Amino acid sequence: MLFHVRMDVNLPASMPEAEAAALKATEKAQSQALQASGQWRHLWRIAGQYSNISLFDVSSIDELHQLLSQLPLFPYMKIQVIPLCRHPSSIREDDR
Ligand SMILES: O=C(O)CC1=CCC(=O)O1
Repeated sequence: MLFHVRMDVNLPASMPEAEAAALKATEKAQSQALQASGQWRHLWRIAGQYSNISLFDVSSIDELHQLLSQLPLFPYMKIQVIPLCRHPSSIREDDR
């Protein structure tokens, strides 16, 4: 199942820089492991914003929730999820 996910990150201004840097480093490692596994298929920065657009390929909405809620930045993100299904005119075999 494919899901389009938008994540808007909002770290509190009061968070010490070292704590923020550690959270970002752990988030990066976790996201790269999920990208390598194929569950996090694409990751793009939204230009000019501390936000990303991602494409997840998971077997259920529960798996997606589990995965997103375990991200280190989860407590500091607003997350929007759009479920995707195959478009009948798509020529891409992996669009499902
Ligand atoms: O920087 C972001 O958009 C949040 C994030 C998701 C994966 C990652 O490494 O950072």
